[in-house]
Formats: sequence, structure tokens, C-alpha cells
Amino acid sequence: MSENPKDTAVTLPAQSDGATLTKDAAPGETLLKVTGLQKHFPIKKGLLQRQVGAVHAVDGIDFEVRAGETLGVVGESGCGKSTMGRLITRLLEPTGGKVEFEGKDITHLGVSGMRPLRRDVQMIFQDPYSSLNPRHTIGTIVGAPFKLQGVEPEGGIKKEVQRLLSVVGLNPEHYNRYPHEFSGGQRQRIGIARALALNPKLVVADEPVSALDVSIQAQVVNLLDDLQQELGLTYVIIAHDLSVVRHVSDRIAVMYLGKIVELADRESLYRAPMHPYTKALMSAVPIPDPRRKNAKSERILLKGDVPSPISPPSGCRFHTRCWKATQICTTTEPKLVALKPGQQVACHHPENFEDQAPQDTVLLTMAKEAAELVADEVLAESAETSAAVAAEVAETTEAAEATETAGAEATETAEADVTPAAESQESTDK
Ligand SMILES: Nc1ncnc2c1ncn2[C@@H]1O[C@H](COP(=O)(O)OP(=O)(O)OP(=O)(O)O)[C@@H](O)[C@H]1O
Repeated sequence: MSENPKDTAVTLPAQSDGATLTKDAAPGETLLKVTGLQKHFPIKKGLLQRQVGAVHAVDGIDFEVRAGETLGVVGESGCGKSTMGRLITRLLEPTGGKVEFEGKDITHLGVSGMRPLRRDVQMIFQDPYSSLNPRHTIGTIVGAPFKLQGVEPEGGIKKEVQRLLSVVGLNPEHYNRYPHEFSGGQRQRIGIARALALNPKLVVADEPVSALDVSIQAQVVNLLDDLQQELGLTYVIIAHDLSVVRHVSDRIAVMYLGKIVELADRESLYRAPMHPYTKALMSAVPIPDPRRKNAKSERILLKGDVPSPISPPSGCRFHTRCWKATQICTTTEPKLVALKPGQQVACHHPENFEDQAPQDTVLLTMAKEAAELVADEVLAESAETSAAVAAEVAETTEAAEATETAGAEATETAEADVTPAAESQESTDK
């Protein structure tokens, strides 16, 4: 989405310098940086409301968002995507970790500290039916951010709101209508107009199209895409499957039970997903290709629901549903590491890459059960690609060692050649 940004064809009111926190990030520079971010919701019980546990909704995630890009965040329901979105827009207070926006630590900024930042970071919500106040006209709704921030746009709020409505493809004459007079797609456009009112730098869209009909989804996604090109926006788009984000994201983060399990640029992720969970999510996206007669049998059906985030599984959190899980997966949490340039993954037995724990070969009983839900073709392909990558890596290592040995031998020979001369020099000195 960030490619070929055109000049700003649609102009929005420029922010006054006093309201800008820091200098603008240039395209490609880090706009938002998240380190070890956590959100644990306490579970309280009894008269005294004692804390008896916690929901580990987001449990230590690291990523960055670069200016001008679209970062897609995907994962099943309940894996912490919305919580992550609310943490980075600071609608929720993090339990731990750090959020930096344009180099400034905003993790624990209070309401007044956040006020100037509210202009720069906006959120579009999932449900266009409940996110708009039914008693307010759309003029009031879209104009609210100006009033809240005390901003007087050039030409007045009404004129600016009407301009914003036409930017998102709505009739500016409908300024005085109420939300119920609009369809779902139109209401989401109203939500987008409201989010864009103050010319934000970062827009976090939480499931922006999942409540809409499929035919309308494409229109809203295309609108977001066009607006990004025209206004140079940076997006974090949250979705529960890959079909929404696959065309619009530059990079994609895959979340599972409060953790990022894979973070990669779009091409790498689609060409060769490395985490078994990513592979399962990808296999669930239908491909409208009649030539792929066997497409159905290649599906990976995940067993059961996502486990409870109150007591997540030990080691790798996906091991209870993974068809590749071995002993190490139950005891050791895999770190999110860059196995290839532009592709980070947290897995002991990644797909399309050399096994990270080759000594651990015995499948767990639950992995054997899960494997029954994975088509034979997928299992065969999985074994093949991992073996092929392992062989490739072994070859490269052997070649590198051979070059090193040859180099060392050459040095030794050179040293041997030098020694008599050096010795004779020494004897001459004596
Ligand atoms: N305010 C809250 N108090 C307690 N638990 C919460 C709260 N908000 C979210 N959770 C829990 O945190 C976990 C993650 O929820 P979250 O809404 O972030 O997931 P999600 O991936 O966005 O799911 P969905 O797509 O269904 O919205 C869930 O188990 C949810 O029940």
C-alpha cells in the first residue's frame, strides 16, 4: 500500500506546530515502536474483590510500524488483536512494556499528556452500527474531533465536515442526517471521515470491514487504500483472517494467544509461511481458482478453540493444536527470531526452513491427533520443504567450511614459506 505515494490530492487542515509532539517521521522511518508490550486484565472475586488471576490478553510483543506502511495484524478471535490496537492508541493502559510514537515514550502518558497525540493517532472501530451515536447527526459526529481538540478549520467546521464527507465518497448534502439513515458501508465511511478529521499520522483500524457484506468490504478496503496514497497515512489493520489484509498490507504480524508468532513482509509470508499457525490460517483462505480441484483437501483444520488466555499452555502456546509439536515445544518458549531477512518467526519446527530443534523428533500424542486434521499433501510438502532447506543450509555451511579450511591451509603454507626467511633474517641479526 505504501508504494508510489502520490502527492496529496486531498488536503486536510494542517496541524499547528504547537500541537505536534515531535518531528515527522520520513517514509520508511519508525513511527511507532512497541517493546515487550503486555496487558493482563485482572480477574477479581468475592466481596473484597481479591485478584484471583489474570487474562493474559497481550503477553509481551515487540514490533514497529514504519511511516507510510500498512501493517496487517491477523489471528483468531480472542488472541489479543483488539487489545493490542487499544494499547497502541493508548485507549488502554499497558501492564508492562513500552510504546514509543515518533521516538517519544507514550506508555504511561495521562489524559492531558495524550491530548496532542490524539490528533496524530486515530482508531476506526469494527462495528459501524454501534460506534456512531444514533442521536447525533453525521455533521456532529464527524465534526466532534474539531470541538474536542479546540481546532477551528479554515472555512468553519461545517464546510470542513462536508469536504471530509465527499473525500470518503458520501454526499455532503447529507450532513444533517442520522446514522440509521445510512447503510453499513456508508456508516463505516462516516467512521473513516471522523478518524481522518484531524489529519492523523497513524490510523489503527480494528476489523474495519468484518461487519459488512462481502461486496461492500472491497469498497471500504479500496477507500482506505486510496486515502493512504493520497494522504500518506500509516495503517495498522486488524483482521481475523488473511483475506482482508492480504492485498493491502506491506507487512503482516500473525498473533496467537497474546503473542506474535510470525512477522514478515507480505511476499515472504505468502510465498513461504514459516509458522504452522500461519500456514493453517492461510489454508483457510479460499482461493477462487477452479483449476485447483484438490484445494479443499489441502485445508488445515485446527483442532478445538484457542486455549484460555487465563492459563496459556506452557512453552510454545500453539503446541496443543500443532501437528508438528514435540517435547521441546511444551517446555521451551520459542523466541521470535529473523530466520530469513524480513521474516521473523517463533517456532522450533518451522515450515519452509531448517528445523530449529532437529534432535527432538518424537511427536506428542496431541500432535499426532492434530495431524489427522491436516491433509496428507500438506504433511508431505511440509516434510519436503524443511528437508530441502536443511540440505541447502548444510551445503552452504560445508562450502563455507571448505573455503575457511582452504584459507587456513593457504595461510599456513604462506607462514611456512615465510619462516625460513624470517629464521635466516634472525640468524643474520645474531
Ligand atoms: N476488558 C477486559 N477485561 C477482561 N478480559 C478482557 C477484556 N478485554 C478483552 N479481554 C480478553 O482478552 C482476550 C483478548 O481479547 P481481544 O478482544 O483483544 O481479542 P481479539 O483477538 O481482538 O478477538 P476478537 O477478534 O474476537 O475481538 C480475550 O480472552 C478477551 O476475553
